[in-house]
Amino acid sequence: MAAKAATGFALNNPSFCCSSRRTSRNETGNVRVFTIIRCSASLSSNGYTDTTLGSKETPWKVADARLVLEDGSVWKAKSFGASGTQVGEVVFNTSLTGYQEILTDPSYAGQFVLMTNPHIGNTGINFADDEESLQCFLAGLVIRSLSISTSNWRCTEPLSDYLAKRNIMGIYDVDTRAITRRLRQDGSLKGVLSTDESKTDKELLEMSHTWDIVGVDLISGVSCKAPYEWVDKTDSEWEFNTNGSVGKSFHVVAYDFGIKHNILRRLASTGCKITVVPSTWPASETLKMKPDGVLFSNGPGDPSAVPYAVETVKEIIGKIPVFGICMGHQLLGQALGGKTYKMKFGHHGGNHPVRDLRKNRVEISAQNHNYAVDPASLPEGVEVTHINLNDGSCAGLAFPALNIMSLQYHPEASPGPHDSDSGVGFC
Ligand SMILES: NC(=O)CC[C@H](N)C(=O)O
Repeated sequence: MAAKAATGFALNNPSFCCSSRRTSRNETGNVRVFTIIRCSASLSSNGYTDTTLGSKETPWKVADARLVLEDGSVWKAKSFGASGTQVGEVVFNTSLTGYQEILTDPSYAGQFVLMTNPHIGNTGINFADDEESLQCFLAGLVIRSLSISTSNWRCTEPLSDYLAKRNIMGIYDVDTRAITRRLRQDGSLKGVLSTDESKTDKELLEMSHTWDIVGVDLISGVSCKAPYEWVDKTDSEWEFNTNGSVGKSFHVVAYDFGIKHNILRRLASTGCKITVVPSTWPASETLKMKPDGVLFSNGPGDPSAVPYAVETVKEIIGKIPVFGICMGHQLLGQALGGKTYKMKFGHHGGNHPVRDLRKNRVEISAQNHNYAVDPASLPEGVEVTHINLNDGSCAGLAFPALNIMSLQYHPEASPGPHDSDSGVGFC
């Protein structure tokens, strides 16, 4: 969470919760007073009933959802959020905090995000402060344990209510560790999540086999439809970079392939004037605006499935300084003549070590990608500036002759550590 404080353990939001004071006597006979704070909305959404609140409902929710993976495994689970049947690709995310930013990262379109952190939902949702886009585009959320209470001073609603309103399916009580091990061993897997008891496991399995995410243009479903100006900066309460603005106000045109708001906030905080344009915005129109720089944003799916975006990048590079993040980095790699490939299970989390080869410095970074640029495919003159220290894959590129730089990971880090905020143009 670059723009905000960690929201892990804070005070309760009184508008959503009820509390009761209890007394008890400990072993030494002293009277203790303690307060039980429970969020009733969260309780009902979870299927739990707290008898202290006076209800007589069945206390435990039984499995009412299934995740069927393409390898034929069936994972019984309990549903929260929306119900229905949804197909997607399962990816695991190792972030400890920031599930709301992950839910609203458009790059997760078509994917089920499985959180390896077992305890999710305890801080609820901080609408709209922590939103990374206007919508949730992911296919669904898979977690081990859904917090039975929501406790945070910034909370506006419980996670389950938020997902239900946005028609996003969630499942909990899933052995997320076992699925993660399977994904690490066998590579990414497609799957179907369903609360529909009329569908057999075999039918769901067939659905997972007939659906594909490779070769599909997912950018067009998440990009804005018309250009707009962005002015919001990082809230002064959360600003951590005291270097402030760079003095001159640069005009940046940002291609929205699924852009996260914190990229725009961090740019605005340095004093940039920003025009966000749709993914199909013609390069000629961008060049007419005479910007100081062009940003190619993050975005979902296969970079090989969007040749029109690669063409736009090709028309702009060499004429204006450019910077790419994640999908933008992959499109730049292709525009320079390189190739992208699908990784075994990708990188998703807030704890990926990256080496900046030019500064010989290690950054702990936020990442979310399933594809990477093959450095061997790049033409002479293109420099690999960063590598991922977990697997040695390409994490950054530069082509100084054409004023190009790009990162495979997320320097805006929302959620995530701030190590990469400076040094790549965000200071
Ligand atoms: N965050 C992103 O831009 C993701 C890039 C691309 N969709 C991938 O999965 O590799």
